[in-house]
Amino acid sequence: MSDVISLENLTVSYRRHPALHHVNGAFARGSLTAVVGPNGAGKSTLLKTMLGLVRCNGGRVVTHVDAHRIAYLPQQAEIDRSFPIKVLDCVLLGYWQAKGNWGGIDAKMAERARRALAAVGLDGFAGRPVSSLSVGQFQRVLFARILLQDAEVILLDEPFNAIDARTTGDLLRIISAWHAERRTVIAVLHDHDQVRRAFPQTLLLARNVVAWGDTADVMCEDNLLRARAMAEAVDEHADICEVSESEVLALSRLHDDHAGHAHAHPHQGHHHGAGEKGGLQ
Ligand SMILES: Nc1ncnc2c1ncn2[C@@H]1O[C@H](COP(=O)(O)OP(=O)(O)OP(=O)(O)O)[C@@H](O)[C@H]1O
Repeated sequence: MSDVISLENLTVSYRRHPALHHVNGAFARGSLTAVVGPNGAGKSTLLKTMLGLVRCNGGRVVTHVDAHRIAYLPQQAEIDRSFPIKVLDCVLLGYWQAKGNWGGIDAKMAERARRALAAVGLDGFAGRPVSSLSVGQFQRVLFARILLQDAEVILLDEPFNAIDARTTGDLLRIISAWHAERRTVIAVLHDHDQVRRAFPQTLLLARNVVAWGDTADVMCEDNLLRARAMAEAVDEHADICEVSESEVLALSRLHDDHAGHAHAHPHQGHHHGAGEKGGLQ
């Protein structure tokens, strides 16, 4: 199976504090991967770096897909929805990324947007202002928008945060359908049971890759304990490539066990790396 996004020795820092540290590995085309790890493990940073929204300090991201074929769902907390926009127009923004302009929305596109709304259970919501929606309804709108984007790669940052069980179930079915259509889906998640049930692949992060591979292998108690220990060992004042003694200990234990989980590959494709800034600002 070919890779769609590769991470090569990726290091990302905020004000010289590393959030991702020498991360290596690749997402296979058509894979369905959960990204898990403790708070502050670098999960959101990883998605933003893959999009080119955050700059790499070392290494690079290589994407074998056009930037406009990557859809991104940020955490709801990062979205301002006080903007006076109707549900249908919000869904139609899905075309904007694909088509690159605001013009040319025809009746066929509007009809597709209405069908996408129906598919996420929001028939009849087209004319509602987005500010009037519940958190769960708004998340359905954002999924409808992705449906319209026809993306090859879909990045979801905590899509079920503060979402009830019924809505989560509906949205998980949409994710499964994307997977069945051979799209690549990468989702940051915190619910380990949900990851075990619905995500075949898992990347366990704690600034470094703790484990990456089949979910059943990655989500074992031992790895989860290591991730927690590594997160607790992080020295918030460490400089870009400095590793604290406790991290060295945790890393040396990891090294032998997980060399085989992440797989870096030679490749061709677009990349953004240290010293560059991606185009999706
Ligand atoms: N814009 C920023 N400026 C400075 N530091 C940041 C910024 N964004 C993230 N960080 C820091 O980088 C580290 C990783 O943050 P990130 O949001 O990627 O973690 P996460 O794994 O997604 O966490 P959570 O599970 O809590 O959402 C944290 O220590 C965080 O405080």
